[in-house]
Amino acid sequence: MTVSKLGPILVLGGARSGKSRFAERLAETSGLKMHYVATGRAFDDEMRDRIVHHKAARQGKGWTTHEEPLDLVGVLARIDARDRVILVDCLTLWVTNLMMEGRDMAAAFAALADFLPGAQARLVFVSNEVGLGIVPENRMARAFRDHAGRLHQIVAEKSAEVYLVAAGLPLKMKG
Ligand SMILES: Nc1nc2c(ncn2[C@@H]2O[C@H](COP(=O)(O)OP(=O)(O)OP(=O)(O)O)[C@@H](O)[C@H]2O)c(=O)[nH]1
Repeated sequence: MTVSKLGPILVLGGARSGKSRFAERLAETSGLKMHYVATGRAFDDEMRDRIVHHKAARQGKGWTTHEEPLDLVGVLARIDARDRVILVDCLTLWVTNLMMEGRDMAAAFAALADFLPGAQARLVFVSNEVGLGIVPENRMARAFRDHAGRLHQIVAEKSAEVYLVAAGLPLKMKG
């Protein structure tokens, strides 16, 4: 398990699959300065508790945290540097936030796709694989599933390595 010099790494998995831990280990073994971009927002007490827990788990390990729910490309461009690994956790919450704000999804995805090939930092993206169940009953959930699937294809195509994590075990799908 190494952080590739050739391009981004995409880590997909279900809820509590161990995907974030796997991605953190990739960053922690890279030898690069570690930056964490959190797209999550504390919209309720449960999420607030999770964020506190995640912050505590990163404490003292050399991480610099950036919280950015919407302007992902903006924050990536600001902190991009050769000696850094940037872990983005996670793309699906970014999709949720963009949808909630009524943003142009195709434009946001295109901006990220344009940014990736020229990035200087090692980029590691974490995202939830949400497309495996039955078709969701409500329209919003169907739209979310479709946006997430499209974004995963875009990022996977530009990535050097892609993993699917289940039960804490990574399955390498690309690279
Ligand atoms: N705002 C903010 N969010 C954070 C921070 N650290 C982690 N998060 C969010 O916490 C989310 C992950 O939390 P969980 O839901 O517990 O993890 P999970 O991805 O379901 O579980 P795993 O598959 O085990 O990784 C990520 O999407 C992050 O955006 C932080 O410092 N600030």
